[in-house]
Amino acid sequence: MADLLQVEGLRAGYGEAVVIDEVSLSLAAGETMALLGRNGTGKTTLIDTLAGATRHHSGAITLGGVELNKLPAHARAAAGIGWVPQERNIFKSLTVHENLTAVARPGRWTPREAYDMFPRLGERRNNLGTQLSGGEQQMLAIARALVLNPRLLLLDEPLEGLAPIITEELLKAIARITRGEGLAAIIVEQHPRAILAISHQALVLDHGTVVHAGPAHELAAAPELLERLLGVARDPATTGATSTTRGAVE
Ligand SMILES: Nc1ncnc2c1ncn2[C@@H]1O[C@H](COP(=O)(O)OP(=O)(O)OP(=O)(O)O)[C@@H](O)[C@H]1O
Repeated sequence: MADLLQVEGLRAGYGEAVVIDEVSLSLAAGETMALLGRNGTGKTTLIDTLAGATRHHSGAITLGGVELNKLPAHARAAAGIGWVPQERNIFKSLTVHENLTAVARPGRWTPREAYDMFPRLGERRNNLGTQLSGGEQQMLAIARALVLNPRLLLLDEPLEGLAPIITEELLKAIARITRGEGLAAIIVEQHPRAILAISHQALVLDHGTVVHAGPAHELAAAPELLERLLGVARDPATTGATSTTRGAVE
């Protein structure tokens, strides 16, 4: 099967500055990739580059055979990129339901399906974005990407700053959307264990280049390598979450 996403020799950044340097990767339909690295190594820049929000210098990005390099962000969304940036782009002055109906496109994911995935959003459907907790805003940001019916979901630190109980709930939903529903995804996380547990592939960046690429389960089972690459052999913040989502992997 041809890969859904192919990235070859990608160089990108901000203005003249090159942050992502010669990055290549590929992802099949239904696969999840954990995109890891220490602070400031280029993870967000790579995600934003796939979404069309940085300066593309050279290299190729192809999604389902369509070249994305020259397309602006809105055209990439139409081509199948569902982008959930770190800052959770939601319309705070609209209700939850309006946020979803404003962007929904025909397909498997409707606002109703999104409420099934995130029951809290269904309960809050008439609340404004400003009235949502951080976790609910993150759920809405993911739901907004889902109702676009993308072929590839890009999640940038979806668990950042959330309470442990919400982290658990979100992780389970993300595992259902990716492993369960077979939606291809690239997920950036600072605390990698929980994300490695639901991913097929792991890609580690340092100074904007790929320093490790391989099966997620192999990296998860190699604490010394994890420590060397990320400094996180022990990751107590997500230990509980890992145990509850492990079932999704096996
Ligand atoms: N808008 C910008 N303009 C110029 N340089 C930027 C911009 N955003 C990020 N950078 C630089 O690009 C490099 C990579 O940053 P990036 O945010 O992609 O890393 P990251 O791995 O996602 O970091 P973190 O884990 O802290 O979110 C850093 O050196 C950063 O200073």
